[in-house]
Amino acid sequence: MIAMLQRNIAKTVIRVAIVFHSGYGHTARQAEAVRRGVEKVPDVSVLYLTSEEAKSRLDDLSGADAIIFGAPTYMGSVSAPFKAFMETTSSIFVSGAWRDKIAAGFTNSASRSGDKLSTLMQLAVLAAQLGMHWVSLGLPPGNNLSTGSEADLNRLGFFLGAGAQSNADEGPDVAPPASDLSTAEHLGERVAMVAQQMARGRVAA
Ligand SMILES: Cc1cc2nc3c(=O)[nH]c(=O)nc-3n(C[C@H](O)[C@H](O)[C@H](O)COP(=O)(O)O)c2cc1C
Repeated sequence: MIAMLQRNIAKTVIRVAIVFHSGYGHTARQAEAVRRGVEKVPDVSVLYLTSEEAKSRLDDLSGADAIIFGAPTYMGSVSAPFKAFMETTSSIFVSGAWRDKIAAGFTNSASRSGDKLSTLMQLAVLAAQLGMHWVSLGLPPGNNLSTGSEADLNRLGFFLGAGAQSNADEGPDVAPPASDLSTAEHLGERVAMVAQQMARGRVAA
């Protein structure tokens, strides 16, 4: 019996979805980094969707263990196309289909602050309205010591999710910088691990 349980726990494959919008490609770089982080964890499959695609894939998303939301910050808020996706989830609000899934979020904008926290808060509130469990970034703030630098992980000092900053005059080929992409990668890995722990706990319970 215990051996069978251990086999089932070991076999549990976790599904992690990433739903994001990117108008000009910068947030897409961040989303790709989140994906790389998720893929570092064994026995995990990834569903990678733009917010436009996700609007017609709500059933597929209902099969995920975790959903990581990402949007650029436009006018201190999630971008309008991502908000359109958010509003399609009102049917999920009614059905409760995403209740107890893991959730997390990321955002990118031109300024170091740029009011990105407002976007992360919107993503966390979306998750809460859908009854999901929000996973924080789980990194100490970087670049806040005299010995710190822009190369630090979490150089922008967010806690709620992953932040990235892309200079307004640089294309997605060079922005956001490597430190922000590593921060995003960390978030993806953390979410996949938490989702795995949660799923294995359910099998064992
Ligand atoms: C309509 C619009 C509004 C923006 N508002 C903000 C903002 O509030 N804060 C900020 O720091 N950058 C702002 N930006 C800059 C973008 O966040 C930045 O260029 C980002 O890298 C774009 O990501 P994307 O290429 O994934 O669309 C704005 C850009 C646009 C087009």
